[in-house]
Amino acid sequence: MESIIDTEDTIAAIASAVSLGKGGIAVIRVSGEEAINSCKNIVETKSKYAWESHRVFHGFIKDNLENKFIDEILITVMHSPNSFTGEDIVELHCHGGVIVVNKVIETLLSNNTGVRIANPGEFSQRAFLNGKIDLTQAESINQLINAKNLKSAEIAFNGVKGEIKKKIDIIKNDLIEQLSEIEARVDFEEDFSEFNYNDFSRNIKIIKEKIKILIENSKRGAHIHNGISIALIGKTNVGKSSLLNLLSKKEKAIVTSIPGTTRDIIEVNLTIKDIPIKIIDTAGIRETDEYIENIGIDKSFEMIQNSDYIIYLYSLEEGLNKDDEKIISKIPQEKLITILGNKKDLIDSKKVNKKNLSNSVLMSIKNDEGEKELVEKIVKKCGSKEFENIDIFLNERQISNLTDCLKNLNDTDPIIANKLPFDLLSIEVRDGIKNLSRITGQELTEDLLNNIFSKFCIGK
Ligand SMILES: Nc1nc2c(c(=O)[nH]1)N(C=O)[C@@H](CNc1ccc(C(=O)N[C@@H](CCC(=O)O)C(=O)O)cc1)CN2
Ligand SMILES: Nc1nc2c(ncn2[C@@H]2O[C@H](COP(=O)(O)OP(=O)(O)OP(=O)(O)O)[C@@H](O)[C@H]2O)c(=O)[nH]1
Ligand SMILES: [K+]
Ligand SMILES: [Mg+2]
Repeated sequence: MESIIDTEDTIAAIASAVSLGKGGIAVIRVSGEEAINSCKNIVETKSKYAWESHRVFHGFIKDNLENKFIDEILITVMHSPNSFTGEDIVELHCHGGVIVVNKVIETLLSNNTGVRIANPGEFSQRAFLNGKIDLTQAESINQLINAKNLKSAEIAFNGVKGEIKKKIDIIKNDLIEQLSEIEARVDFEEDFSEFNYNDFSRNIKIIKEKIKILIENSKRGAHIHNGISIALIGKTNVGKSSLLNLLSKKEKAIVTSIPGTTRDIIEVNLTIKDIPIKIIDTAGIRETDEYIENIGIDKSFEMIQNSDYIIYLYSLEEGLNKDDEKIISKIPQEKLITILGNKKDLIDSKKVNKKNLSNSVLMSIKNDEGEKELVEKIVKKCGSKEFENIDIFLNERQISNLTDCLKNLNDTDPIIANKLPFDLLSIEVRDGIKNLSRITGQELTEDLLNNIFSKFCIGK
C-alpha cells in the first residue's frame, strides 16, 4: 500500500538533470515550513541579500556534524505563498558532480530533522494542493519535461499556461447553464416558462460537438507526442543506417560495409519542418541462417505493418531487382513516401533507368546529395493538415473523463425523445459536470491523485 503523502514535512530533491551524472551546476530544491531554517543550518553567508525572497545570494555549505565546508554555492529563496509550490522554497545551486550533490543532500538531511527526500512529483502535487496550478497544468509540466520533439513541447507548454483548463472550463460553464435551466424550473416552476426539450436538446448537441472535437484532436495528440513514424526498409547495405544518421545529424546507428550490421530497431525523434517525426532504422532484409539477424528481419516486416510511413531504399549500384519488388509488394501504397535509390556516386547518372522511377528520389548519402529532395517528399506525405490548428491535446486520463462526460450527455437522448420528466436530465448533466471537474483535478480521491503524481519525474 502506498502511504498517504505527508504534506507537513519539508521535502528536498535534486531538481536538475542528474541521469548523466555530471553537469556544471545542480539545483537542490527544498520546500516546506522548515525549508529556510534547515538551509540556514548548513549555509554560511555574508550576503546582504541573504534569505530575502526572489534574490540570489552567495554562500558555503557547511556540515556542522563534521565541521567541514563542502561546497561554494548560490542560493535562491522564495517565500510562501509566492513560490512554485506555494510553500517556502530554498534552492541550493551547487557544483554538479554526483559526489558533491549527494553530499550536500546528505548534509541537509543529517543536520536537520523533519526534512526528507521528496517522492516523485511531490513538488507538483503540493503546487496543486495549494491551488497554484490545476491538475492539467501539472500534467502538462510533466509532458513538457518528457517531450520528445519540439511540436509536442510547444503544445505541452500551452497546457502549462492553462489552456486545457480554460477549454474545459468553457464546456463546464455551458453545462452549468443548462443545469440551471432545469433546476430553476424544478425549484420555482411557476416563475419560469415551460421547459423546452428542443432548446435543451439543441444546446446539448452543440456542447457535445465541442467535446467531440477536443477528443478527436487529442487522439492526434498521442501521434504528435510520439511523432509520425517513418520506417527505413530495404535489403542489407543499401544505406538505411547512413540515412538515419544523416537525418538526425547524429552518429546514432552503426554503419559498416558488412551486410547485416543493424539487428535491432533504432529510433530517432526529430522535427522536420515543424512535423514531429520518429525515424526507425531496421535490419536489412535478406536470406540468412543467422538466428539473431532473422529475428531482426522479422521485426523489419512487422515495421512495414506498424509504422505510419515507409521509405524503401535500394542501391543504385545493384539496381532495383526482383527481391526488392517482392518486399515493396508488401508495402501498402499509401504508406510509401518514396523508393530511394542510394549510392548515386557509384554510377553514371545517365545510365539510370528513369522509367520505373517516377516516384523515386536518387541520393548519395555518402556525399550528402539529394537530402533536400527527400525532405520535400517527407513533408508532402506527412505534413498533412493533421497537425495544423492543434494548440492543446488531452492525455489519456483527461480523454477518459471527457468521454465519460460525453456518455452522460448521450444519456439525455432517450429522456428527451420520450419526453420523460425533465428533472431526470439534471442527473446526467450533473454527472457530466462532475466528470469535467475530474479533468482539472477536483472530485478525485487522494489515492488517485497520489497515483497520478507518483508517475512524475523525481524532483518535479
Ligand atoms: N530555479 C527554478 N527554475 C524554474 C522553476 C523553479 O521552481 N526554480 N520552475 C518550477 O517548476 C519553472 C518555472 N515555474 C515557476 C512558477 C512559479 C514560480 C513562482 O515563484 N511563482 C510565484 C511568484 C511569481 C512572481 O514573482 O511573479 C507565485 O506564483 O506566486 C516560480 C517558477 C521552471 N524554472
Ligand atoms: N558509395 C556510397 N556508399 C554508401 C552510401 N551510403 C552508404 N554507403 C555505404 O554503404 C555501406 C552500408 O551502409 P549502412 O548504412 O550500414 O547500410 P544499411 O542499409 O544500414 O545496412 P544493414 O544494417 O547491414 O542492413 C557502408 O559502408 C556505407 O558507408 C552512398 O551514398 N555511397
Ligand atoms: K551495413
Ligand atoms: Mg543498418
